[in-house]
Amino acid sequence: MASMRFAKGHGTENDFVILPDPDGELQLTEETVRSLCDRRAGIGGDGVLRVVRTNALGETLAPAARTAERTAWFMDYRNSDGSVAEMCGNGVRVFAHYLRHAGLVSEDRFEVGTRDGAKGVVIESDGDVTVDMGRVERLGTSSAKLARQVVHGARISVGNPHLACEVDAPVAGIDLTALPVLDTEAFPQGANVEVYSEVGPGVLEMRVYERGSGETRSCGTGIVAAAAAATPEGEDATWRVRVPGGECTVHVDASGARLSGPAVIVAEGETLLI
Ligand SMILES: N[C@@H](CCC[C@H](N)C(=O)O)C(=O)O
Repeated sequence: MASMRFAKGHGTENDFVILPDPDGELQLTEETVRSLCDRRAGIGGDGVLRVVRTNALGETLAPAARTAERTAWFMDYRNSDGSVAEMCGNGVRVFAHYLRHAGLVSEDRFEVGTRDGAKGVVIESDGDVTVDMGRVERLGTSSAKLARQVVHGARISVGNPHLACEVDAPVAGIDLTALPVLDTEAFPQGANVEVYSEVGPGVLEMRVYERGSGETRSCGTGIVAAAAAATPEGEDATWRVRVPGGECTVHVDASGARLSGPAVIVAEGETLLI
């Protein structure tokens, strides 16, 4: 059996198995991702971040990722079910922190390649990581059937698809145990579903059911989608968004959104699951 170095990290408890593969030698299958993310038989995680030099990528970058060509490092993100997603907001923040932690980058400001293009990151003096998420597209409205209720909200693209739904009850009471049923015409590739409520001036509470990972304790792109949905179109706003795993801050304006919050590495070791 082969083995490989790994690290484990999280951003507001959205947790990832990090696989350093600078030369792009690893053939990462869906099955391997599922094994690594398994919380009982594996390392456990909401997803995998493969750390690969952009110029070592074997795959052709999708058109949306073209601006990633100028970056040194590419975040190859996978959901815990093995599926590929365009973007992961907490993942980028943890990825940036890992690059610094591993000595692969020495600057405080740099760009990370993703399938949604290059994302500018800043390592703040207090250790938090801010990512410029780029454009946030508002695409109208839709609804989702949850385990016990139907919720209505805003279709938002943050590179990946979201349905951000304001609810008028505490989000802690919403049943997110079942896969949300979506309008497949509105969301042909599926979507992440957020429920949020405004609990004070500039403060949201949010929970999320992630495409490909189920309910997670935080989702960076979901936090941005909820903040954008809560911001009247054409206005600027800064939101603190509380999730089960902690709190992030989002600034939304005409140019897009910036997401800030903690990023932590909790373990490093060698896995035999590769
Ligand atoms: N947890 C991530 C989002 C990961 C991708 C998502 N599940 C999808 O399939 O679009 C985040 O922090 O943004």
